[in-house]
Amino acid sequence: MLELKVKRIDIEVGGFEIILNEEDAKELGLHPQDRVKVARRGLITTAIVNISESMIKRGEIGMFIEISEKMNVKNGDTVKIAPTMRPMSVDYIKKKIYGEKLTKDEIYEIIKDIVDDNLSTIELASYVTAIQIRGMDMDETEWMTKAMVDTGETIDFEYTVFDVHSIGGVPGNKYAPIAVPIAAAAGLKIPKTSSRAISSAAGTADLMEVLTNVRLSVNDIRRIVDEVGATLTWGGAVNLAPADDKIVHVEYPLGIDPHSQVLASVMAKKKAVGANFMVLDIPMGPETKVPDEKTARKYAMDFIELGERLGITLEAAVTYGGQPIGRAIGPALEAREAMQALEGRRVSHSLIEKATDIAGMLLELGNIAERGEGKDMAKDILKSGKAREKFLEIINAQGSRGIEKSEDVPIGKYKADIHSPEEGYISIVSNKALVKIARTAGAPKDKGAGIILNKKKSEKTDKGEVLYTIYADSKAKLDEAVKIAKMLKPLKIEGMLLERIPSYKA
Ligand SMILES: O=P(O)(O)OC[C@H]1O[C@H](OP(=O)(O)O)[C@H](O)[C@@H]1O
Ligand SMILES: O=c1cc[nH]c(=O)[nH]1
Repeated sequence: MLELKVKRIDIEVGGFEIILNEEDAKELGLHPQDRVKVARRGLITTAIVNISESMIKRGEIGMFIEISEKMNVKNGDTVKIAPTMRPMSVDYIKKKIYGEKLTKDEIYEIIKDIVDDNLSTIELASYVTAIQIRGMDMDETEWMTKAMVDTGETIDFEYTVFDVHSIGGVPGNKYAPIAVPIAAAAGLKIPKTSSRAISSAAGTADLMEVLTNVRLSVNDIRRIVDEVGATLTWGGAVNLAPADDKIVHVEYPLGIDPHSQVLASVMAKKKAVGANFMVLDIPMGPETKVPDEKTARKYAMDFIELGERLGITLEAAVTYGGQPIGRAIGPALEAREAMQALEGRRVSHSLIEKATDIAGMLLELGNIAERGEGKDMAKDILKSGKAREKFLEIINAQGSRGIEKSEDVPIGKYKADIHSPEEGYISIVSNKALVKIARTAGAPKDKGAGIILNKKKSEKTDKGEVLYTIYADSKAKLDEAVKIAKMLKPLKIEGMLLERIPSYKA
């Protein structure tokens, strides 16, 4: 064991990493990417080694933000380090890379090492990539889901619990802040947790964070569901299926979401809150995770089967995802649009129809509405203002940010309009290009960043009319987003010249 003095490094690296002076590293026989145990006052964490000749002096240890926070150290504190072995789960990840089926114990070991932060970002990314390419069968998926639940806390409610989740993949998918309060206003209990953005520019947790505190404890979730009927929180803040957020963390930069990981991620969150019944949204269409009906059916049947294995009755809703839901993309803009819908303002048809379809299915599952009558009941609850009231109760119970109406939502202070180069009808709206532009503008981390679509598919535009507006919290990111927008042209107009390719001579 070597005792070293802490030098905090104010950089987030997305995992537990340290820097050693090369002489200290040599003394312990360590090389870059090796692993050490770092110990201080009974707290022991595994970290990945980086080596420096001059940045870190002999006797010092450079500690990046994540490990500094976990070990609760400040500059000058001392920690002890010792080399440690690579965990067995790295071999199991390799087994999946070679296309072999994993056992229940091997999967449990991988998930446990993810939760205990024993895997480096490279190993974790390899795991996600291996499942994306090799896939998992239903047994492996069930074991993975159960391992994700068993390595965290769970909540037992004394009543029947309902839940709803989307596999995501379509921009602007703000159905949850509308559907959940509708169902809760009708008396259903919904402890909804969400992930942050994976492939989109705003996950439900990102947009809810604009309006309220989404970092609740298990006890807070239990109390708020008891008192007001529902929560809309971030799963990563609470120890419910804690592996999920760590996996999402590497999926986000890769922009990938493997089929069996989607199943396990969604269902582990539902099982951890003790859901008995749930509705699953499967957005389908070009440039989503589900390009066609065949894939949608496969998702639906796999989710229903996994639900059965876990004791959750699940109904799937295949919804249209070929262009954004509503007109807003990005955390604050989506939060504002969801509130506008709850306030009964005129918002896009696609948003109201989707949210009330899903809420209606929940009402039918809960026997509050007769089969086939749920959607009308959901629309009535929305129109009556009861869903808005319920939503305000939820966000105030979670922790008010002083936002009571849509006008209060702070959006990006820099904006740029993108104009139509000609007259015509919008023939293509590219989900992927819009997400890329919104992410370049800063979403989801910069909450005010995103896009408002002035035009959607089949709508007419005049030459020079605003097609969409890009918002950002910083001028530099706005300029970058405008550059990308001009290159990607996310909205195509019928008859528009798509690209001009010059001859070699030009
Ligand atoms: O679209 P992308 O970013 O891939 O998917 C991530 C989103 O999908 C799920 O939706 P919800 O919580 O049911 O709304 C997740 O919780 C997250 O909000
Ligand atoms: O919660 C979710 C939604 C989509 N994909 C995931 O991996 N998790």
